[in-house]
Amino acid sequence: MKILSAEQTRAADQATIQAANIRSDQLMERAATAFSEWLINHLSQNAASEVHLFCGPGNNGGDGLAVARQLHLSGYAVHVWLLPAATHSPDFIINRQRLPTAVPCVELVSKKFPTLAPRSIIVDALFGTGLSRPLEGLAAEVVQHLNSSETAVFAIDLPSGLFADAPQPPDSPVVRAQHTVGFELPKLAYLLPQNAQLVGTWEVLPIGLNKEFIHNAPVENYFVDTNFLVGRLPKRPKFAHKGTFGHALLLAGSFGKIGAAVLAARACLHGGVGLLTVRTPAVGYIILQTAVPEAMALTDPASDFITELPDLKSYAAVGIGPGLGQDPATVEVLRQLLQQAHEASLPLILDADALNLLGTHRELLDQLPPNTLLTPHPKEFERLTERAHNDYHRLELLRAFCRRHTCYCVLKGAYTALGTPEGLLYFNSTGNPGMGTGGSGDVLTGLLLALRADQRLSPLDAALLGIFAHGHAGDLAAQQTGEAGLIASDIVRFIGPALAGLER
Ligand SMILES: NC(=O)C1=CN([C@@H]2O[C@H](COP(=O)(O)OP(=O)(O)OC[C@H]3O[C@@H](n4cnc5c(N)ncnc54)[C@H](OP(=O)(O)O)[C@@H]3O)[C@@H](O)[C@H]2O)[C@@H](O)CC1
Ligand SMILES: [K+]
Repeated sequence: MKILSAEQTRAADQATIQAANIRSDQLMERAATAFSEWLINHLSQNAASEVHLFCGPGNNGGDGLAVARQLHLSGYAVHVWLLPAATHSPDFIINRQRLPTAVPCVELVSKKFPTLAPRSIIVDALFGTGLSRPLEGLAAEVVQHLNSSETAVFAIDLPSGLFADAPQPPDSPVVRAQHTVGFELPKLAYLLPQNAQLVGTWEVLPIGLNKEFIHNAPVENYFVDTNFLVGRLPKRPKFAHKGTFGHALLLAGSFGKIGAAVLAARACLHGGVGLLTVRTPAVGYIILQTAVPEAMALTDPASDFITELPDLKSYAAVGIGPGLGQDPATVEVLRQLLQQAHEASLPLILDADALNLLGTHRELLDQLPPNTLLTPHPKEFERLTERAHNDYHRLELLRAFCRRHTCYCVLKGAYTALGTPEGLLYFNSTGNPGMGTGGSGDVLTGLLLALRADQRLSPLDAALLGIFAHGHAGDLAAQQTGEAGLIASDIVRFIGPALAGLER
């Protein structure tokens, strides 16, 4: 799915009205109906005494008024609270007039806000995508009042006070919603850790926005769900042999961290690689041969760290990093790898200590072969770039980094973001908090290595599929283990089913 800017969302609104030959209040009615149906379904599972709708002066408030009417007609006890304003949008006015007189509708007055019973619920329809500045004055007081009540808040489109696609000044008032219901497409604001406590859980409901407009809208951000990946993972051909899926080389492990090599190797094999050779220091030989008999072991002459780069000519892709350690000899291995992979146009994946080594030897960044895939978590990313002021700034750093180094970079987190050499960002939709566990990143590296070795996949598709399947495998595993009980080996076990679900 594309992620539109606030401005593009307004344009999509207009395009829909024109193409479908409907009035804007009819589109608002669609949005309100979608929200009301969702809320009624929610209320049927959670008895609430009454619904308080807080409505602002624009179309977000108009949505709220239409929802109030619909809930009233469905037999719910509703109260409408209006934020006073000098002007109102035309569709607000239409829906104000349509509100049945039986619905109590009162203008908010400073310091005389309603008492909200914990068992009632609040619908936040103060401001949506039209927010033009941080809230202050009465609007800010109302937000504080809502946030200090113990009543659950359901936001229409955005928690009021939150910009759809830009950061807030610190401490500006924003509604803290339990759940946010948007329309058609997700907003960038939903996906950032700094907004998690404000947006709550979220979903988007279809309202028939014009498909052609969305198709043609130029965007920089995408949300990757199952539909987005349809057709990207080809079925394995009947007459395939292990050469078809590539021979991968994994450089991983050091004394005390051979487990990282084992996890990455298992993930690579379950990811469908044809052949896998693993380079570990000598100390890893027996562990690897025992734990992962499917992989070939090519041990380093040194006992505890990798000190020599093997000959690269048989490999389709190389991954380096899990449990690698940061020995000076290993830096040289990385340096040679970058150089030789560049000359041979060999796909590379860099993770964990390989990234930390890049961070301490930044001159190596300029030697990254084009289309190299890096998989840092935010701290590792900071070592490669600079400290971000906020999540939006971090995303801009990611865009700039990928453009500058012509690379793909996976910024790991709740909605893992993949940056591309073109400066586009793809946000992943799968995964769960249980995956924040040791070895989870090693599994991702192994899986991505398998997909990069598969000659049929573009670098972009390999990365998108790998990130999605990793999260999905974690979700499948968590159904059995629970989130707390999830360990990295559980993710490995479900890579196969996760990939099978994506096959064309
Ligand atoms: N596009 C879609 O797909 C669909 C959109 N729909 C709905 O429309 C919503 C967007 O509506 P919208 O554009 O009217 O903006 P909205 O958020 O109601 O606020 C604008 C008003 O607030 C005011 N205002 C702004 N900032 C302020 C501040 N800090 N403090 C005080 N006032 C402030 C601003 O006035 P001004 O900035 O001119 O002073 C103006 O009066 C969207 O979120 C969704 O719910 C659906 O109905 C149909 C499908
Ligand atoms: K809102």
